[in-house]
Amino acid sequence: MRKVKLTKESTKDILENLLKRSPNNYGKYEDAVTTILAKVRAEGDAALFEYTKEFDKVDVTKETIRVTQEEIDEAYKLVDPSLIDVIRKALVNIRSFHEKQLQNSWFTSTTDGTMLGQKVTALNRVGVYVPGGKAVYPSSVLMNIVPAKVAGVDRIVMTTPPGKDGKVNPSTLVAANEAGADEIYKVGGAQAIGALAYGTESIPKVDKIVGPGNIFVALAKKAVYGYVSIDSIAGPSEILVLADETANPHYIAADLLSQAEHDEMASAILITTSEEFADQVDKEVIGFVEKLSRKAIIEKSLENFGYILIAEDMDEAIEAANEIASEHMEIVTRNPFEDMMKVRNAGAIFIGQYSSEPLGDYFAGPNHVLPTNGTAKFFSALSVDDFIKKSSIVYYSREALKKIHKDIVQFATSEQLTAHANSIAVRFEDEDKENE
Ligand SMILES: NC(=O)c1ccc[n+]([C@@H]2O[C@H](COP(=O)([O-])OP(=O)(O)OC[C@H]3O[C@@H](n4cnc5c(N)ncnc54)[C@H](O)[C@@H]3O)[C@@H](O)[C@H]2O)c1
Ligand SMILES: N[C@H](CO)Cc1c[nH]c[nH+]1
Ligand SMILES: [Zn+2]
Repeated sequence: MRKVKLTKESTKDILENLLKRSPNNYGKYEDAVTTILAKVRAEGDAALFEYTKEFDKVDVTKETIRVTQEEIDEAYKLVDPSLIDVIRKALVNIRSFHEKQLQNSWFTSTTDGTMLGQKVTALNRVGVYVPGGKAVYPSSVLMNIVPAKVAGVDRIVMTTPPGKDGKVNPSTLVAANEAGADEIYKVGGAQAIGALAYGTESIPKVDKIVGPGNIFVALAKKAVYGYVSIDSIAGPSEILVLADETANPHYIAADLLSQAEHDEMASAILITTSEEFADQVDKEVIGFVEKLSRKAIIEKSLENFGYILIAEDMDEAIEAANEIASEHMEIVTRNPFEDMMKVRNAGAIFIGQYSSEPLGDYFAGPNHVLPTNGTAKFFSALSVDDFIKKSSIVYYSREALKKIHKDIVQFATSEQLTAHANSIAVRFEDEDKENE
């Protein structure tokens, strides 16, 4: 990991380097994605079968593209029962966290002859993309489906690439079934996003597509945005640890590597006020890397996007952390709750030495689909809010409208929108004429 003294200049350089990881810098794949989307739109299922053969080396047909109940039953036999128990325990936590996010419709009182309100309605059909290229993510299945389910979405359509044997990974299927997916299709990549956005003979068009994926998935989501809604463009994972000399360097090193192992483009950053602590963490990182199975990926991500930053004091450290706006932030300092109150930008904040980031990835309850690439400055975690929409409700009695109708007529006339003015005026034209 690169050890750097924190200054305004070094923070700027680091931010520039981190931005190289943004899906916005992968224009070179845009043409390929545009071609895939256009073909899926024009040819439907036939294009899905062709691309699945080309990219996933699997033959799917009209008969096999949808996961059957038998395949789900078979998956339950293949997954370790104790893992099924863990998935169920995680589900309880994730569900109860998201239930607290539910919003109610509201309506004002009607004493003055008016009633205003906001009606909350769940989305009708949602598409959940579950990545399955290089690794499998049953935890992401739970994180994407549970908030949709809690919101009350009618139909949850999941897609995921098939493995080399033409089947969906069994633990992904178990997680999907436990969380409440209504239907599951064996298709991945940009072609899956096209199918969910436009609909094909087999796959229904949805209103919104959520879920992380590789660069082809990210660019396809970006391209269909507006035609359907999307959650966000999730980039490679990030962790930023804010720690002082009271933290345990062995633990902090382990936490940094937990996200570095996701991707060669993942970032792992330590900001600390103690140079001695920084060296201890660096040493621990080197010790750990040798023993971890994804050593090659970790080494690459640390080489490119791994930093140990030395700050003068905690305020300077927090200021830099706010600039970086990391997806995950751990605060392991003398006064972590006090420091947390000064943090403005982070997707999720983990406090104290026993709240290591993977606790949030799998189990605690908050969603692990989080804003990356500095977008925590304006985006939030995936939540129930992503699966609802709000309709405004307006009711005025005749008396209530009569009291203010002239104001509206004047306002509309000032915009030279006489049809608007007329639609109000016609309701009172006889009285208004009499009163002239
Ligand atoms: N932010 C989160 O919550 C979160 C959670 C889990 C995973 N992720 C990320 O999601 C990503 C998953 O990527 P993945 O590749 O493992 O799975 P994926 O399912 O996103 O991608 C696999 C698909 O990509 C398509 N593809 C592969 N090569 C292609 C090519 N040359 N041209 C066109 N299409 C091609 C194939 O159709 C294949 O089905 C990783 O970056 C991982 O870090 C993020
Ligand atoms: N940390 C990832 C999001 O950045 C989510 C994940 C899934 N499985 C393990 N981790
Ligand atoms: Zn993770």
